[in-house]
Amino acid sequence: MRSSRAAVGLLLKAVSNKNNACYPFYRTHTRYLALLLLHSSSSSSISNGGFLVSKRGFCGYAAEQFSDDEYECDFEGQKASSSVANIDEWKWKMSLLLRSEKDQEIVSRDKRDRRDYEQISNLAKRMGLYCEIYGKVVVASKIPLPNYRPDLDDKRPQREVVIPLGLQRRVEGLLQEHLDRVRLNSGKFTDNRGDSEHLDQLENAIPDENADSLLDGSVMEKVLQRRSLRMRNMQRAWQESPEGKKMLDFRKSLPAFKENERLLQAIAQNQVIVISGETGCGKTTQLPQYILESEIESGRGAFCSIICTQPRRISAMAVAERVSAERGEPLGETVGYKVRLEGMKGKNTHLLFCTSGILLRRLLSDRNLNGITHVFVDEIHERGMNEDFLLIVLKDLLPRRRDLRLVLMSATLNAELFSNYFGGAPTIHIPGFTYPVKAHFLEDVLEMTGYKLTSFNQIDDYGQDKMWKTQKQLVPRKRKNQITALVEDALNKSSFESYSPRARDSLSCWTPDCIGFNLIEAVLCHICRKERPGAVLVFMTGWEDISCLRDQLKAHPLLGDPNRVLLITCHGSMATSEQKLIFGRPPPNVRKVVLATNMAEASITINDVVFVVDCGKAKETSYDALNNTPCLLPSWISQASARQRRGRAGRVQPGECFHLYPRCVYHAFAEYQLPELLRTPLNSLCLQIKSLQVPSIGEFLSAALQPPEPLAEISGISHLLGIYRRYRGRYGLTPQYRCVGRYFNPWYLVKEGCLLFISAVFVLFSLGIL
Ligand SMILES: Nc1ncnc2c1ncn2[C@@H]1O[C@H](COP(=O)(O)OP(=O)(O)OP(=O)(O)O)[C@@H](O)[C@H]1O
Repeated sequence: MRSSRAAVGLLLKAVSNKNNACYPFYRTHTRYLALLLLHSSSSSSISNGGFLVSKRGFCGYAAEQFSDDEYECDFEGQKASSSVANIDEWKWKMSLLLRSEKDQEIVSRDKRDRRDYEQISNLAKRMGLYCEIYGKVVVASKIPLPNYRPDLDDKRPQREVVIPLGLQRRVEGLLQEHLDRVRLNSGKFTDNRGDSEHLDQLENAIPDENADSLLDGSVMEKVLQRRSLRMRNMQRAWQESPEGKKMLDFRKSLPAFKENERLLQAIAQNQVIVISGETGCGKTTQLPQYILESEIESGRGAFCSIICTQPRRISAMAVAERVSAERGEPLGETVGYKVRLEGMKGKNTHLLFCTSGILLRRLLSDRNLNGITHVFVDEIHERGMNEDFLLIVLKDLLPRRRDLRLVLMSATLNAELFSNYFGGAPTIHIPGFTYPVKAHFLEDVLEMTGYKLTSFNQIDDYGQDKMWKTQKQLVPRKRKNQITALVEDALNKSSFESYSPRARDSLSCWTPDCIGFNLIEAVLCHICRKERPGAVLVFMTGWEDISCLRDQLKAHPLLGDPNRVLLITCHGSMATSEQKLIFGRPPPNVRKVVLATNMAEASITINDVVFVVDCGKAKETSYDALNNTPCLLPSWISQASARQRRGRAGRVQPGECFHLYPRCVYHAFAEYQLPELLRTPLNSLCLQIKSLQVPSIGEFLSAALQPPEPLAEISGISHLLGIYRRYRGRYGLTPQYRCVGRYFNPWYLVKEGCLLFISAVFVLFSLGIL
């Protein structure tokens, strides 16, 4: 073997000697000999410069030495002779190819012309081979050859091909499905029953939260892949069922559907995105669902986890219920909800609706939101304390979780403000309404109903128990807040010329400080008598107003008749089961009237509501400087809130909204409500910030969307310090140790002992034992 290799070496050297006199002939035949030796020594398929090298090693050397290019360079003027000279070599190579079991083709990159090719091609045909020329590369093959070989095309254009996201996801989905099938058929899961059953057991036994930590990576991956496959099959089965198709048709009619592709693409490409769209266009129920569906379709369903926050419990529950119905699943399966002390979610829940507070609490314990892929913050315009706090924490989290996607949504948000806060995040607007809503302002309402306002019939009756409250309305306010002054200004400037003298008289008597129970009663009567069927949603400020108005309406001959009107109340302090009554259908020919606070203002759909009555006020937390405490007082709502209220109609059918204040007053409203962070004491927030173990409360708050005044921070901190000192003064202990430490305090023990003794005596006495 060694000797034959040496011989090959020598022969090759000879070939490369250009000074040889009879070079062409000599070279061809010497090479022929070398190839024969080479073949016998390495028993590999033949390769020569430019020809296919199917086995490396010695052949590699041969390939380097046998360059026909070199030959061509030296004899450029003698190409015709080259074709004749090469044909024997080709004959020999082709016969070797035919004999070789492993090799399939010969590739020659020598610069050949057509005549060479024709000769080689004829030779190949005679020998039972196929031959093709690609540019100047000649290929002889045992199998038929295509017209074009990209692997042999040096000039192949390197263009970037942009595939639409939808198509890409579909292809990914199909590929994943194919891979899953192959995997299942290859026996990894099904044939190997032990393995499959083991995975089943694991999947069932381990709760989702602990799965990552309990299973090793590869097993977890398999479990999740199986779950993803199952999710996709279920989703497809639902979408192909008659009910699923019907639901899909409805969903396609929503304005959000037209933007589906654009939204998915934007969310995939940006870490933060701000979305606005009219009320009812499908932000809350559709956008998180689009993500879920597209992830499931591409076989990643079990790997995705979406959280969508809602400002209120009732909306989190109602939206979760609706989305699970749209997916044809029971609540708590893929779609669930979690609110304080209540929840419906399981280990297969991948879309969770929760209150902002719940997400904040999770962030306190899991600062990286491990396992969460998308966070939607809905109704961001409300700017409650929790929402603003959430934004600070999420903004801080984003650089640590590059894969996390954050979507901010609202019908009435200041998109630019939020976009700037997140470093110029893209904003998308979803145009179009689901159904139109006609807005009537006070002047139109007075004209329509013919109701006459006087200074007496506007006084709201709070009953015998709250006589002081009724009387308070008779005393004009000494101090006017900014919005009241603006409202009065707007009223003074308006002339209402196009309205009847009766309506103008009424408007001149209108008292902005009252809610207007009697006016609401008149509007409800008008709706019940003259308008088409449909439920009415009345926005009030708080429980006192709601209960007093309910009592008043119950005493009315029409509105109090249970055979004609079903009166339902809804307030934040009510039990969830009672709150949910607002979604129920009334008996036939009975009109449902819901009296609610602003808790029914955003995100919820009461699907039979056609009319909305808006009193224009809501209770909002503000600061009582005298007592240094937060307090809830009724005040004018913002334009954003008014639009949200109006948007509760027109979701399932066209609607009408009766705003019980003039249009000019609406224009005097603030565009957005002042953020809670700027209008309430920061005591509890400071405490919450401390629990995040941030070094400085001031620094943390300065990162807010609209940071509060430093004075408010100082006041909050000093308030907390005051409480701390009081505890320490009383028990001589720091508050952390107070719970345990008080049992070592003699004064505390004596006091508690006395109290216990007195209570025991009292109980025994009342039982007649003493
Ligand atoms: N419970 C329900 N019953 C019937 N239809 C519903 C229900 N919930 C939602 N819908 C339909 O889905 C549409 C979209 O609702 P969704 O709550 O997603 O809108 P939105 O854009 O988030 O509105 P908003 O800004 O008011 O929260 C509604 O207009 C309505 O047609």
